[in-house]
Amino acid sequence: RDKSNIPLPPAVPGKLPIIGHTHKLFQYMADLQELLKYVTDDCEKKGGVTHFYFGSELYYLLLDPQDALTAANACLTKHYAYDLGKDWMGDGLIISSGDIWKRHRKLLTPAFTLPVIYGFLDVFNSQSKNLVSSMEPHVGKGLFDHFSYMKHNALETLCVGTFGINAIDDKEFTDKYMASVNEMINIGITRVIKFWLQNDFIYSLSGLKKKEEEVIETLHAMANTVLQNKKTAMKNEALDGNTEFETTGTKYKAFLDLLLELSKNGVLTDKEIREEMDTIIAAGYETTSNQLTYTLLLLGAHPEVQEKLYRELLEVLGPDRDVEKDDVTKLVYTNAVLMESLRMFPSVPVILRYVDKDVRLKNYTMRAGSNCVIFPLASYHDQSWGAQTDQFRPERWLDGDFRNNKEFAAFGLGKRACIGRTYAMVSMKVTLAHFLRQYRVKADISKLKIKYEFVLRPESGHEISIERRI
Ligand code: HEM
Repeated sequence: RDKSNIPLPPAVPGKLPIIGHTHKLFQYMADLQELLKYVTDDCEKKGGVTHFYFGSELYYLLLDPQDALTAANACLTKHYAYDLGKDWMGDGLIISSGDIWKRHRKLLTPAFTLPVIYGFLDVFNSQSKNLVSSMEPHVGKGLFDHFSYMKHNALETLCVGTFGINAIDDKEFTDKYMASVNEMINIGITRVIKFWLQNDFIYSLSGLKKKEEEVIETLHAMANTVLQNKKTAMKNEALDGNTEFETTGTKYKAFLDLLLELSKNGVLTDKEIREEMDTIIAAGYETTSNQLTYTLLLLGAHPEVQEKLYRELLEVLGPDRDVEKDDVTKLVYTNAVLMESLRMFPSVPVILRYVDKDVRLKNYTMRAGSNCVIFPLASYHDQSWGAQTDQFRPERWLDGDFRNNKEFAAFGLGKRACIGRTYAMVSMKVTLAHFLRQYRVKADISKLKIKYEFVLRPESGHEISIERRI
């Protein structure tokens, strides 16, 4: 237990000796919304910063937007829970801290800029059209689970965009990869809940460790094979004097091509490239597909918003044209709908950081050696973010009724904010543009149940029905 006498902010109620607030976590485990309501209501009443103990470990809960931003910039070291993904993603951006993170972030940033993402537009357009036609059998047939379609499609899009390979023709590839990612997430969750398994020795004795090794082998084998194929292809391309890749009939530079360019002078090793590929896929596919799942649910439950969005799509794109570079910034209402969906159901609902030095907030100082929690979901629960924050109203992003600023945490905050934000926003806009010009969506969001599995996953009640528009 830390011996610091720096005063603490108010405590979350319910602390017990030795276990601290751990029992509260277990009490609410099955109902994330209830847990969030419990802690955020309390934190809001107490001025936006509280503390709690997980066992003997001190945590600061930061609902106050300015304090959350201060903490996100001051605490760049990830919480130890991220280490559970280390055997899989190594020193990839999500997991790494310190100088490695700094160096990789600087190297990778150019691969995520708007001009690079615009290069993926053909992939986004063709993938969105695939998604639309894959759902065709459900037209007029009542409720169905669109989540699994979204996930497949987002993973395939990332495979094409990241690896530069046409994974669409190799369904086995995506199925196997997705099953392995799911296994990894389940193993990680089991290790968080059964905290004794975080001890490496105990873990090595458990059957789970063996399972993890098998799954990781699958994940790494795929990335390694792709990497080797790509290197060979790149050599041949260079011999031909061609620096762009022809994959799905469209010309663009995949993330992997850009990473390999960095490896030319030994800036990144093959292992580091593979770790970043695994990271980009893991960080990118469930986040965007979950967000689209929630967005369609929200639109299905709010026909007036859906009609307004449809009108914008027709105005900017007409009935069936692909989204082009100049269209992206014109889709203003589409952007507001996505931001509003991110505000209400952020795919990444919790951000955890380690506090490696004393950090001064507005009214408190966080103690070195503690941890802090930032809640992207705060802008849904906390009324200080604007009027009627529990309601889906994209207009709040357009009429200045919202603290629409750098404190909005759905893509993280400060220096370690999401590097894939532009990729995510452009790809989701393109998907909505194709989907909603083709189909009218209906849904009843009141039955939605969500669960926290590092990302915010729909558990039940997320089905939609679709009708053809044209
Ligand atoms: C709706 C979609 C997305 C959401 C809501 C989202 C959210 C976030 C958040 C909240 C963080 C910060 C996590 C933390 O500080 O602990 C983050 C980091 C990250 N995201 Fe995203 N993300 C999305 C899509 C993507 C995509 C599409 C990619 C890649 C193509 C991506 C790649 C990353 C990476 C690599 C990091 C780590 C950045 C670093 O630590 O330097 N994300 N994301």
